[in-house]
Amino acid sequence: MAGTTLAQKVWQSRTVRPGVGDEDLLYIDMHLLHEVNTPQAFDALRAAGRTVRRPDLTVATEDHSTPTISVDRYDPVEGRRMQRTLLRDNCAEFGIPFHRLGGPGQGIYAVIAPELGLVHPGMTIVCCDSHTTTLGAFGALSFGIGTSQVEHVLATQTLPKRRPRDMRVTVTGTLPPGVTAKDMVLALIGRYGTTAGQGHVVEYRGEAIAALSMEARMTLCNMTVEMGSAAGIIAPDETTFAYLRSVLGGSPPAGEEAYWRGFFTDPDAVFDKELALDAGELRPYVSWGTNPGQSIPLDGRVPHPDDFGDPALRTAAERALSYMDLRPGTPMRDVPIDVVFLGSCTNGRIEDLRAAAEVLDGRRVADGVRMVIVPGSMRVRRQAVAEGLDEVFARAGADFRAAAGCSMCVSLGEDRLTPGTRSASSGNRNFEGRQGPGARTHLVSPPVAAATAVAGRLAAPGDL
Ligand SMILES: CC(C)[C@H](C(=O)O)[C@@H](O)C(=O)O
Ligand code: SF4
Repeated sequence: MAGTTLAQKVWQSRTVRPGVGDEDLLYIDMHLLHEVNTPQAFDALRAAGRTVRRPDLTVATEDHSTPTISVDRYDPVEGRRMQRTLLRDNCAEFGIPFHRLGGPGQGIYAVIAPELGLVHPGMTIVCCDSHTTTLGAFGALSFGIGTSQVEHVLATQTLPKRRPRDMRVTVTGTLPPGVTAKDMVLALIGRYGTTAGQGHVVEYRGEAIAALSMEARMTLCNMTVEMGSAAGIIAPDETTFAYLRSVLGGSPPAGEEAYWRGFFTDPDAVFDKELALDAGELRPYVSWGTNPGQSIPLDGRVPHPDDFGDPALRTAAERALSYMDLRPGTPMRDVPIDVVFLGSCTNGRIEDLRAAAEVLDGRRVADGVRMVIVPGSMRVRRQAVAEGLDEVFARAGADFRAAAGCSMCVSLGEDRLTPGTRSASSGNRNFEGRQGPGARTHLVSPPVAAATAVAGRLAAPGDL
C-alpha cells in the first residue's frame, strides 16, 4: 500500500466519523471569525437555541471593513458600523475572544492567527474566508468555509467535508535576488491557470520551498486558492519550529514538537496531480488582466488575445484588456501607475514592509503617485516602528497607516479607488472592481510595489 500524504495524515487524525454520506466529519482545532459573513451564522445559532461549543477554540477579529487612518475613526457608513457592532456583540454574548480595532493582537485574521501562536502543524483550521489557505504554511489543513458551515462549526466544533484530492507542486532551484514567493505563485498561476488546483489540497515541496521564510510560505499558500485549490500545505521543518518557538515564547509543551514532526508526506505517497516549477528561472511577475492567472514577467509585454489558443482564454483576455485599458504589445514597464498599495494577508507582514523599506530608503515616491502602506496587524505595525521603517516610509512620502486591516486589498471599507485609477497592489486579487468600481489593479510583490511607487510606472528595484 502506498504511503500517506501530509494532507491525508492531518485529515485522518482529525476525522471523528468517516463516511457520513460522501463526507467525513472533521474535528476543527481553530475557528477564526471576522465581521463579514458571520452575523447570519450567529442569528441562526440563536434561532436554534444553541450555544458555541468551544469558544476557547474560536477567535474573532475585525479587519475587512475597518478604517485604517486611525484606530478610533468614526465610520459614517451605517452598514459597516453595524457589521462590526454585531461581531463585537456576538462575541460578548457567546464568550468568544475578540480583537477590537487597534487592540494589540488585532489585524487581518490570517496575519494574527500565527502571530498569536494559534496555528500549529497537524491542526484543522477554518474561517469564513477563502484566504484561510494561508495557514497551511504551518503544515495545518486550513480552508475557507461558508456562512452555514460557520454556524455548524460554532455549534459543534466539527465540519462535514468531502475529502479533497492530493496535488503536489515541486519547486526546484533557488529564487534569484529580488524575486519573491509572490512572483513564484503568480508564475505558477500564470502558467497553469486559475483552475489548476480545483478540488485538490496543494502540497509545496522542494529546495526553493525549504529556503522560504514562514512569511513567504504564507504568501504562497495564501494565493493557492487563486489556483482554485481547496488548500495549500507545506510540511513543517526547522524554519516552522523556530517560528513557533518564537511566537510561543520559548519551547512548546513537552511532546508537542515530536507530534508536529509526524506531519510529512511519506516518500512513497502517490499524488493525484503533480506540477513542477524551477525557481531559478523566475523573474518579478505582474498581472496585466483581471484574474491572477493573467500574469507575466515584468519584462514582458501586454499579450494579444490571439496569443491564446483556448477560445475562453481569448475572450477573457479581450475583456480584461478593455477593462484594464491596455494595448497589446505595450511593455509592462511602460504602464504608468496612480496608486501603490502595500498590505493585505498576502503581503502585509513584517518581511514585506522591510522589503519595501529597503527600496524606499533614500528615495521618494514619484510626483502624482500615492503610496499607501497598511500593516497586516498591529503587531506588524509595532515591529515596523521599532525598526524605524515608519520613518523610512515618511521620508519617502508614503502614507503608513495607523490601523491594521484589509484596506485597499478589497473595497469593503473606506479605503478604495476611484473609477479609472490604476494601481499596483500587493494583494491577491485583481478582479474587476476589486479595489473600487472601475479601478484597475496590477498584482505585484512588495519590492516591485516600492520600485513602482518611485518610478511612477511598473518597475523592479533594479530599474531605479
Ligand atoms: C470578504 C471575504 C469573504 C473574502 C474572501 O472570502 O476571501 C475576502 O477576504 C476576499 O479576499 O475576497
Ligand atoms: S487582506 Fe484581502 S485577501 Fe486578505 S482577507 Fe482581507 S480582503 Fe481578503
